[in-house]
Amino acid sequence: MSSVSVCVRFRPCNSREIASTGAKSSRIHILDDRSFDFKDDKEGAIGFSFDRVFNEGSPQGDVFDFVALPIVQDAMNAINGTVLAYGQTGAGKTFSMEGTDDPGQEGILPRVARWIFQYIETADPVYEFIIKLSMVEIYMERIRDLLDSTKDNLQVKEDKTRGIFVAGASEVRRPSYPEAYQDLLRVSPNISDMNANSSRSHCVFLITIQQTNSEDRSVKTGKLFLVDLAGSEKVEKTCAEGKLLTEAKTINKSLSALGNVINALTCGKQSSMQSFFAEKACHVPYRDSKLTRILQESLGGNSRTTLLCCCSSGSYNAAETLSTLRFGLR
Ligand SMILES: Nc1ncnc2c1ncn2[C@@H]1O[C@H](COP(=O)(O)OP(=O)(O)OP(=O)(O)O)[C@@H](O)[C@H]1O
Repeated sequence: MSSVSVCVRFRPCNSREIASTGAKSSRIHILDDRSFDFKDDKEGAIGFSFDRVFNEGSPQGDVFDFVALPIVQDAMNAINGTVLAYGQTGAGKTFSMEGTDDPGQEGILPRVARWIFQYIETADPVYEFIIKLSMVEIYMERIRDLLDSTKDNLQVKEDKTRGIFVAGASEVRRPSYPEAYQDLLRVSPNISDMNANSSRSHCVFLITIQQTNSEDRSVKTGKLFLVDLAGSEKVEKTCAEGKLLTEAKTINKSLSALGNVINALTCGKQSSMQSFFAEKACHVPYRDSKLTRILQESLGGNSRTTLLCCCSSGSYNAAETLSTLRFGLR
């Protein structure tokens, strides 16, 4: 019953873009909350439609409500889910996922954590909840623990009880929102130098929600992956050589692997039932990258995924924006 939706978020032009091409150089003409035209130098106006389009002024709360809320609600019913932020470096992935400390500017991660603990406060007391957090980064196909920097080169394993998991990754239990929020802040690439390669690595946050019914001892578990992907800029544009070139190629390869998996799961826009049969019928290449392997149980099967494509509306980054939009067309 895998279901994938794709949303697009445009960020406002930054000072560099305005200095280079002027404040009114937007390439985007929004038609409604699902569609827009992109003005291309060669092809003219290209029409795009997605499940939802967020414009430059869309509040963080609206993005959370559409992109993450249905997924976190399902996770409380043991349906795994994934939110992926995709886009070139500086496109607004971290702003969307983490946000800032300013009131109303919190991103998806803190809002998800807050929502979960509010839900627990009002839930039937018959349920006992355990909330666990894990955070890893994937850099050059190596998995590193963001909660314990001594744990590097971790391996993805699979067994009958745990399913697919990163062996040895720290898993911390958090009893309330403030503790969970502190963890998120501690590893935030914006304020920590722990993951020095933030734009060049995939940052994977996993929240596991376990509910035990204290009367019949039945247990339900939902896994929620929130992923700030590495920057998707093209290798040519980075003018990279040597190690940087290898890095850029590794990123492109894992993002292509992700695209191929999403493609195989959606095969155009199918109903959940069609997508279920498509997954059974065709090979989904989860093993082509560490990222897709880790996410396997929360992308396919009985799960729900939203891909948030972040881009700039300005002319300066038009080529990268078009490439991001085309990635999202699946
Ligand atoms: N929707 C938005 N509204 C206002 N400011 C934004 C928005 N999106 C991004 N920004 C600002 O643009 C800058 C770059 O955004 P951000 O760091 O989120 O990019 P990124 O895609 O995560 O880049 P990287 O790949 O380097 O991590 C930041 O200063 C951020 O605050």
